[in-house]
Amino acid sequence: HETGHAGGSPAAARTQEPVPFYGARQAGIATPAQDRLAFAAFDITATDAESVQVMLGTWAAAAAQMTRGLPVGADDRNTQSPPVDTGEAEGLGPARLTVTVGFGPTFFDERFGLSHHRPAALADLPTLPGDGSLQPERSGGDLCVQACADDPTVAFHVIRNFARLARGTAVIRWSQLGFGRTSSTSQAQQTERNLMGFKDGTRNIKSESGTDMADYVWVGKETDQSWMRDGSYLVARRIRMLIESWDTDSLADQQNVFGRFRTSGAPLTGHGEFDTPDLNAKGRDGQPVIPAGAHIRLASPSSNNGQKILRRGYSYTDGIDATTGLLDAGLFFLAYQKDPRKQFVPIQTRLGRQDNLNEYIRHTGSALFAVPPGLKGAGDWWGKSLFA
Ligand SMILES: C=CC1=C(C)c2cc3[nH]c(cc4nc(cc5[nH]c(cc1n2)c(C)c5CCC(=O)O)C(CCC(=O)O)=C4C)c(C)c3C=C
Ligand SMILES: [Fe+2]
Repeated sequence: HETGHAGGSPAAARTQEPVPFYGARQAGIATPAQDRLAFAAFDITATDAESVQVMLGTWAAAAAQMTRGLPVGADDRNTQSPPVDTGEAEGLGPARLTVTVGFGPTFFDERFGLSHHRPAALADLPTLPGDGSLQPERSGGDLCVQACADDPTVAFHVIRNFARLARGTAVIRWSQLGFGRTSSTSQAQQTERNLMGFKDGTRNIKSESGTDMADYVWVGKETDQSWMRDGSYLVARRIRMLIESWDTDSLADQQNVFGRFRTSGAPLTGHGEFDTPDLNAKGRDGQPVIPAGAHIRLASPSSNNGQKILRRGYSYTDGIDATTGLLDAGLFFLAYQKDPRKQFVPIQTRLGRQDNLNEYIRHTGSALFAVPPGLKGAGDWWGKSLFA
């Protein structure tokens, strides 16, 4: 029945069927983007591989429960010890929860004997143009957990319980809450707007396109690490928008930043949202209608060797910047791809150099993760074969 519905009311969220947790690929990538995000990067504090294995196994069992709308562990009646589940998500249902886990480059350093399993595509992201505002305390991490759901409490419940179950083995390095998915990832979803007021996700990869998913998102037989087959690579960037400054910019200027009309989302060379942008069109003044520095020109596949990425980002707001009183809000950019060296890195290099948008944004956090394939069933966990 119902597949691409964006959720909305809590009542709707409660009646949604669970998104299957087990499968060939992890849910939360091709899954039509849910309304809410709770994301965390963890650092492993344990020094032995066994503790890591136990934690990942515990997380997997907990995720299987939570994605079905069930509490973590048995609901025991022992009033003398803390409850097994923290309880805040009880009664909210599955809310289309997905839990997606990945490994950062540092997971494969000397600590756990896994360095020979590190995929070449998990090379540290190089310093890119526009990286000057990146904050180390909002970047990197040994592991990541992306919890997406149509209910914010259901998503946060995962991060809270994973942190609890990790005690003594791993700690949260940084975390991010997101709302208002900025990228539709299914044809059944309508395009939402980002905090700059523009429709975001129009030309995103849609999961119904099996060829795009195979060509640009899922790791295939080209990998040097066969355990990554059917996985993907996730780039996370916390991108602050200089909202107050943006809000004083003229509409014409804003439209030239993206190369699209704000209201309809159509390219400046078209009328409908899904019209194909004509990057060659010239105005009567001889200038390109979609400006040389327009975001959609520089990000388009035709400017990037035909490359595409699956965007799955969310808006965020973290109150105000204490020193300036300005809003700390923007886009928590998440993008899945087959190989960041061929996709995110060249695209962001071009954007970082020339994008008209750069005047209004600052990249403040960055991380890269190898997202392994899905789990087979109870008793399986992320990367289990690596420790064999
Ligand atoms: C490196 C990749 C990208 C970053 C970083 C990025 C930041 C960013 N984008 C917007 C808003 C929009 N992006 C749009 C299109 C678009 N963006 C990227 C890549 C990055 N964006 C791609 C690959 C594309 C698609 C290009 C194409 O195929 O034509 C759009 C237009 C609508 C759409 O197609 O989604 C908007 C709007 C913001 C606000 C932002 C950082 C804060
Ligand atoms: Fe973009």
